[in-house]
Amino acid sequence: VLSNHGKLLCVIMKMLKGKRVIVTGASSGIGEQMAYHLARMGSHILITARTEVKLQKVSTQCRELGAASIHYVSGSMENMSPQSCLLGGLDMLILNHVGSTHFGYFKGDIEHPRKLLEINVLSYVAMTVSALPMLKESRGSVVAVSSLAGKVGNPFTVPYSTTKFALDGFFSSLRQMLIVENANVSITLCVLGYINTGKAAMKAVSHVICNKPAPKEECALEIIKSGALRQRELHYPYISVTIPLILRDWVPDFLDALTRNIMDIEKVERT
Ligand SMILES: NC(=O)C1=CN([C@@H]2O[C@H](COP(=O)(O)OP(=O)(O)OC[C@H]3O[C@@H](n4cnc5c(N)ncnc54)[C@H](OP(=O)(O)O)[C@@H]3O)[C@@H](O)[C@H]2O)C=CC1
Ligand SMILES: C[C@]12CC(=O)[C@H]3[C@@H](CCC4=CC(=O)CC[C@@]43C)[C@@H]1CC[C@@H]2C(=O)CO
Repeated sequence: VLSNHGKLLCVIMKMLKGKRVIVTGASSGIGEQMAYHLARMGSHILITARTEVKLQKVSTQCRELGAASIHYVSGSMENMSPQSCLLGGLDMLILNHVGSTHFGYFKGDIEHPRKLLEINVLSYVAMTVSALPMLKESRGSVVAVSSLAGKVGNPFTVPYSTTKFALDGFFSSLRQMLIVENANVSITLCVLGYINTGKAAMKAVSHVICNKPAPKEECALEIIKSGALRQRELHYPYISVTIPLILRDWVPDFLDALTRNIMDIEKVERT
């Protein structure tokens, strides 16, 4: 007898079987896990990243897991032509890639935020603009992966938070524009807490972060579910993301307490 969770998963699998899905930033981390879940669901998948050898490995694994088809486009997003990713038709666009960032005090280097805006924001805008005609035709979905740091200021990810806040501005406004246009394309903003991707970026900060990171596999499945169910936002892990968002506007000095609660700030290098 299937649990309610199991029944929902069956419904999601049927919704995504045969659907055409793009996942950016899928050579590792959360994006790689999303590709594997979509493969198990029998989707037609296109994945992007810079490292071709990693994309080839992920593609092989997706084929073995049952993808209806799997293609990849390798290249850096800040200068990739979106058209190269858009084959015949699209049902879901999952924008997940992220430029590497420094976790620590922002020293005023303008070039880093400038480059990060290109990778984390403008390429999301360009991909969305190019995909919209196909998504309007298929009544599809856009899923943009953000962070708690894109809703609540984080003292050690200033340039990164700047880009993630920008995603909220763009996709929240685009969602309202599509509603006014009666265009049946859903926009889901995924607000993620700390996720265990096992990457160097995570390891570099694990000694500073007090809370336990959530599993990337479950995170990836929740992102896909939220897109398939056309949710406006996903908060994952639910408690550690939703509580700060509620308290942020109601409790004075909450942000300072949050920073000190989830991070051991004395351990953040000041150099
Ligand atoms: N991990 C966490 O704790 C959290 C993650 N998130 C968000 O989740 C998403 C995935 O993060 P995560 O899995 O941890 O990240 P990873 O660093 O594990 O993966 C990032 C992906 O993006 C690709 N990428 C990096 N730079 C570029 C570029 N310039 N052009 C194209 N592709 C690029 C990488 O592949 P390659 O290097 O081969 O190009 C890789 O596939 C991001 O949007 C991140 O902001 C949000 C909150 C918390
Ligand atoms: C920046 C990065 C991804 C994040 O958003 C987290 C950050 C570590 C501290 C955090 C704790 C949270 O509860 C919210 C998320 C976040 C700000 C991560 C360090 C490296 C991660 C990265 O570069 C993207 O993978």
